[in-house]
Amino acid sequence: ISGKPVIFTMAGAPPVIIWEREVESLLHYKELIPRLEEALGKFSSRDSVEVIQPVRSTVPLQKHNGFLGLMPTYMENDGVLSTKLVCFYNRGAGSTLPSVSATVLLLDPESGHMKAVMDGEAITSMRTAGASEISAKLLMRPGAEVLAILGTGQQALSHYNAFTEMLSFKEVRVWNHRREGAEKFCRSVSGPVTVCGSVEEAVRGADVIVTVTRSTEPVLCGRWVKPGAHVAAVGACRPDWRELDDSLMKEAVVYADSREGAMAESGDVILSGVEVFAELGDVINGIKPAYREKTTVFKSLGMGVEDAVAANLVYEQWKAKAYKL
Ligand SMILES: NC(=O)C1=CN([C@@H]2O[C@H](COP(=O)(O)OP(=O)(O)OC[C@H]3O[C@@H](n4cnc5c(N)ncnc54)[C@H](O)[C@@H]3O)[C@@H](O)[C@H]2O)C=CC1
Ligand SMILES: O=C(O)C1=NCCCC1
Repeated sequence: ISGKPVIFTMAGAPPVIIWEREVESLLHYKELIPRLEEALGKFSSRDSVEVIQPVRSTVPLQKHNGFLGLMPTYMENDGVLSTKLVCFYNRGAGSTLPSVSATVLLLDPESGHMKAVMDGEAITSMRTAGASEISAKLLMRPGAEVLAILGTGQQALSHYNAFTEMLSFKEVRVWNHRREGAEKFCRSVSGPVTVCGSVEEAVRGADVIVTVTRSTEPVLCGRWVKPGAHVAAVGACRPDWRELDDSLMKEAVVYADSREGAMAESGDVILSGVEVFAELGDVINGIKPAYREKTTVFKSLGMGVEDAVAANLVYEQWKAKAYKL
């Protein structure tokens, strides 16, 4: 027993604290994505012993142009109980503060004891990109070659990493509303990326488009999008924020991570008046078809269950590493 950190799993013991660098070193898309896929399926089964995850409660931080989101999740069969606290902001151009700041708490469901406190930024970046990668894998046309990323912040980087590691594209294009942001992004990644001067230039002929901006107005117009393309729409997570225009929303078959989440929080869904055709989990469960040949939009709002499985994976990896020492 000597040398094994049994103490960390005992009720009453202090929680382990796992900060950003360590989370990044413990989480890998190859392990994370299959867990996310399984979790999305369980969420969409609406079976309360699999997942209980209410729509995020949101508290406005009006003075700071932001919101605090509370994202509790319980997975009874898996013995996973967690909550994420996430602050997200619509920052002005001059701000150097991050747009998203988050912490994940992992609890023992039997005792309520807090097992771990983790940095939530790396978890948020990677689980969001992982969910988008799943959407692309399920909904893009076979043989997709061109990826376009709109926005060049944190989510752009995690999406670039997940998409280039797990899928194969011949060309990656990026656009940012400030060109220097796109140029900096290109210098920070290892593979070839083309900087585009306009959204239209970036998305013309693209097979997969990822929108990861802080815009509150549409940046992507349906008339520029190739029929049959897949769009992973990640920004605009408030009922009055947009990234996609009405023509794209009306043309596309719309999928979401959570139907209730999309109807409560997505300006692109609410203001365009379109129906969510299916959740990603419905496709994973074989309940709804994946219309690969049609133009598809995956509207991502982010779900607590994604944080729960990612945090649980980090904790498992952390324990495995600690036991080996
Ligand atoms: N669906 C989900 O699960 C999640 C969604 N998000 C959302 O994704 C978006 C991106 O998040 P991060 O990459 O962390 O933010 P970030 O601040 O790191 O990057 C935002 C990017 O948008 C650009 N941008 C800012 N204002 C813009 C405007 N008016 N028009 C076009 N581009 C603009 C910035 O230059 C930057 O390239 C945010 O809206 C955030 O709330 C973030 C985390 C999870
Ligand atoms: O799921 C999340 O985490 C977030 N979703 C939308 C806004 C930023 C954080």
